[in-house]
Amino acid sequence: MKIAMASDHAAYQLKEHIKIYLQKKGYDVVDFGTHSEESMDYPDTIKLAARAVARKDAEYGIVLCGSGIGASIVANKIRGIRAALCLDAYSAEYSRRHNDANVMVLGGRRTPPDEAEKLVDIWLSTAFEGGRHVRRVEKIHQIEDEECHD
Ligand SMILES: O=C(CO)[C@H](O)[C@H](O)[C@H](O)COP(=O)(O)O
Repeated sequence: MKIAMASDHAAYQLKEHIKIYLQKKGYDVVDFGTHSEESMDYPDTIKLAARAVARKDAEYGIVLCGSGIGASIVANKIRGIRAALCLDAYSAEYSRRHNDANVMVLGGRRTPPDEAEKLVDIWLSTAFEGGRHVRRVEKIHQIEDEECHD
């Protein structure tokens, strides 16, 4: 399975940690940067990973910034993306079960590496429930079309 990753400087260390963690588990990780702790602007890298998921070049994305908030905002600007900030196990599980999230967001200044590993494991191993949630996810993406025509 291919996973697109991106972060800013604030979450560079956690991105690297999770990247290696996933590679050891056999995932094919495509890293859209950043590649150091030098200060940079999170929209520049997060949009690249989110677009890779939207194009279906990667099945899922995992993107990170310091709080996880900016990365969430950026990823959710990309058509077709359902990005979820996962600060706890419940968010990790239900963003997959009910929202069919295709991008996971982590906060490099919020979640320590060992906890992030657990959240990633939950997120990647939880399936979308479907059923009534399909209709709701479809309505999310109808909004993208409505916005284009307003
Ligand atoms: O958390 C973030 C955006 O929501 C980013 O990681 C920024 O790093 C954060 O805004 C802090 O910026 P700084 O330049 O590292 O002080």
